[in-house]
Amino acid sequence: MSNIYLDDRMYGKADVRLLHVRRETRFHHVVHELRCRVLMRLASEIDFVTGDNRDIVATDTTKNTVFALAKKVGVTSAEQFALAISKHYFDQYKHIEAMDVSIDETRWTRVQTSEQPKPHSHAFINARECVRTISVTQTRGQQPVLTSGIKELEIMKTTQSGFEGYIKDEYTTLKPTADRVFRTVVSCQYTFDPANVHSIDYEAVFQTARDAILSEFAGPSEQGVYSPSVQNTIYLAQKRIIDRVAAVSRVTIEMPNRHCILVDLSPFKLQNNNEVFVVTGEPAGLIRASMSRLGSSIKSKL
Ligand SMILES: O=c1[nH]c(=O)c2[nH]c(=O)[nH]c2[nH]1
Repeated sequence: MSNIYLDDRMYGKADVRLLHVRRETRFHHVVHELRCRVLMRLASEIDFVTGDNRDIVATDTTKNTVFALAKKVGVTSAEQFALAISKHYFDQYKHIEAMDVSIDETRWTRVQTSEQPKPHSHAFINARECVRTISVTQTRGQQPVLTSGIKELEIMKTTQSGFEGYIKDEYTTLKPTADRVFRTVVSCQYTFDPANVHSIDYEAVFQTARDAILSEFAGPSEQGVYSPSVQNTIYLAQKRIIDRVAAVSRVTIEMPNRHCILVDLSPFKLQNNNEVFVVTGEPAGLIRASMSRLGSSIKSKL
């Protein structure tokens, strides 16, 4: 009897970069730029354990399959495409047990200028604000679990944030403040109720999630809204997404706290009235929470 076992094994192709152009008319096009990762788990583990490759779908074939499927099924959204990839593998190969498809989407918006305010039909500009993320995990015979989201959304506010009332022990040097810079790079993933993953306006849900995060972070445009902690801001953003999108069962948000630390200018006989900061990349606070709708059965991957 062996005292070891494989409790996770998947393989496939990562970083398959695809640009899909849907030519609706001669000049009017719709684009999706996707970075795809397609992983599968085979029923047998002989590939790992004995080096027998007879069950392996080559990762090179997987790369080709992604491009061929883009042609065959089209790309109306990254979500639809990820679901189609997962379905294809289950249909094609009976010995595939589970699929894990994830896609990062580079968002392109149509060029608009003051001279040409109408969105351009085929010229685009990278909407660098954030990257959209899409993930489909599926076990044979079960509904796909579809999680979409946002990453690399970098935001900052220069007041209406503080942090006070925390534990002070022998190692605490942090000074409480009711007015600090709050700077972060948001990741947010929302998982759809598996019962209806196919009948959703994914773009509208993305916009709702984006707006919820930005609204809770920023507050009204004049006086903003006070954040007593990153923790509380995360909670309020999650709650807003769950309240507004009935199809979403679970929301995970992660916000690193990219500290901007007030510089001590007193050696130079200068007073720093919350004007000059040193920007620190590392270390950063890291605050993360997942919120589920009551009754939802979706479990964390962790
Ligand atoms: O919003 C915050 N939450 C914390 O848990 C924390 N810890 C810390 O040092 N600064 C902050 N800020």
